[in-house]
Amino acid sequence: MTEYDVPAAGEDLLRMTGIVKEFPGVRALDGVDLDIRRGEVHCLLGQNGAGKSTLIRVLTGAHKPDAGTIHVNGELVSLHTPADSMALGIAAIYQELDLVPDLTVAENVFLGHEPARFGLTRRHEANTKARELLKGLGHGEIPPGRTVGLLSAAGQQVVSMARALSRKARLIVMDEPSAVLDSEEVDNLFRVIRDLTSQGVAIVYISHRLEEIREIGDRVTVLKDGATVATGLDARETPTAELIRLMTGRSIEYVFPPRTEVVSTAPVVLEVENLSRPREFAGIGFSVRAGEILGLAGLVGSGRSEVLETVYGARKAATGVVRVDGKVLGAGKVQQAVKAGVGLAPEERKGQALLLDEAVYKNITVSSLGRFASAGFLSGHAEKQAAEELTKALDVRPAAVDIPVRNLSGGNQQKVVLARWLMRDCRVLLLDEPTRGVDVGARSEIYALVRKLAANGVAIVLVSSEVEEVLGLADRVIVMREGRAVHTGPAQDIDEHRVLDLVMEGSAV
Ligand SMILES: Nc1ncnc2c1ncn2[C@@H]1O[C@H](COP(=O)(O)OP(=O)(O)OP(=O)(O)O)[C@@H](O)[C@H]1O
Repeated sequence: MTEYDVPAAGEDLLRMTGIVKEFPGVRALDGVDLDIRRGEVHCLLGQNGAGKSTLIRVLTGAHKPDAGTIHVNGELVSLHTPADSMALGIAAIYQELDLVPDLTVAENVFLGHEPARFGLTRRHEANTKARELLKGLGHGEIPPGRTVGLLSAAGQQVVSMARALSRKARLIVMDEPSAVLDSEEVDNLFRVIRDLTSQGVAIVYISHRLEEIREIGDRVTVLKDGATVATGLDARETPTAELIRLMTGRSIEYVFPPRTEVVSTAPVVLEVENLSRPREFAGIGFSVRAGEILGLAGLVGSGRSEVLETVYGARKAATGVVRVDGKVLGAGKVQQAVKAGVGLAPEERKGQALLLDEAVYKNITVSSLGRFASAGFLSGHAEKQAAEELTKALDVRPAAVDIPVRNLSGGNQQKVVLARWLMRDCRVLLLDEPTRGVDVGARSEIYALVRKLAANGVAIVLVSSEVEEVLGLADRVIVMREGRAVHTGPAQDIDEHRVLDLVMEGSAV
């Protein structure tokens, strides 16, 4: 693989002290301390809005701190621009990858490099070098000449990582890298991380999934309300309850709410028969009663999200029928689905679904405006109040519903979109990865809200990559593999191991 510039052993690679960052009206960082050692995986934990992304942006030179010092290899440095950080070997792999979709893999890997410096005057040299880096990352199959926009999210992440390595990064920040990966890809990512750390590269790893932190982390720093509340904790030994208490300031029982028996005489609200789309999924059929939660488990790419989008009409079914309350919906007709009471909270929530410059409450009520219109006038007060109830239930921070959504952290933005769909009076609610990027505290609230909606008679279809979530929340489960249903049955009759066996079976051949 590549050679890395690493500091002398024993010395801190990075030390951030008393970092303060203010935005108008918000002190996002209020004196954060963080030290990173060479060769370690340092996990950064904190609730949505705790300040993790802001801290990372300070570290990568995207935000200038208002106070505090940063030492790299024992030397005081100023990170005023991303180029400053890059020159010191600090790179970040963000969730919203900053790749140029129209350029090739190799062009992205070497984007911004001085070709002369690297001797990359010829395209094929760049391709050869990129191929080498990709191979080292366990993805030799990605062609360096392929346009980046055509790769899967996981593939794009690998390219982003190759780019960091091409710059001889010695500290790589990974902001929720597993959010776009299936379990096999996560295993590969962890293998790459171990390989890098064994060569002295340090990793700052951000994730809301505590089990990952146990598996890959060495030390943990917990942020709360913009300040360090604990640092240097042992990633494997610190009890989960303790981590959650440090993050949230309270004890949370991270459990799924009890199921209420779905009455077998409850009317069937959603019926799907023999639904297919070429190369995506085939022969999918199920029905969901009022009050029932159906879970779709499977790997990323097994066709789960495509099924939801086809039921919603955002993709046109090639074969099959979708009925809501006995009425057939036209294939590819979103308006008809919406009119019949179908709602889809999509997987790609950020950016796509939000009006970033509009207030939080407007983003929540936008699909339910009919409810707040009285005699042709919109009741602004009722609108805000209804939104406030939901933001409170989901613990959206800051609690002000008047501020633009743009100013919220990523996880809080996710909660806002979810709140929008929870507010609408749906007959059928299709939830795609409802807790992605959401912290542990808010997760329990979301589970409780989804159950409550079901108890009120909504038929819910849930897609989640977290098997535990599907089994804990759904009444019935369909396991999908490569576009087909390979198992259907009550959630109580199947466990996590069996689901994983089912989704992996045959995938090695
Ligand atoms: N550009 C901005 N303008 C105003 N406030 C901001 C801005 N960026 C972040 N904030 C605020 O700073 C605080 C910290 O946000 P940050 O994005 O760092 O949180 P986070 O820990 O990364 O959260 P998440 O887990 O949701 O990604 C939040 O209260 C957020 O609303």
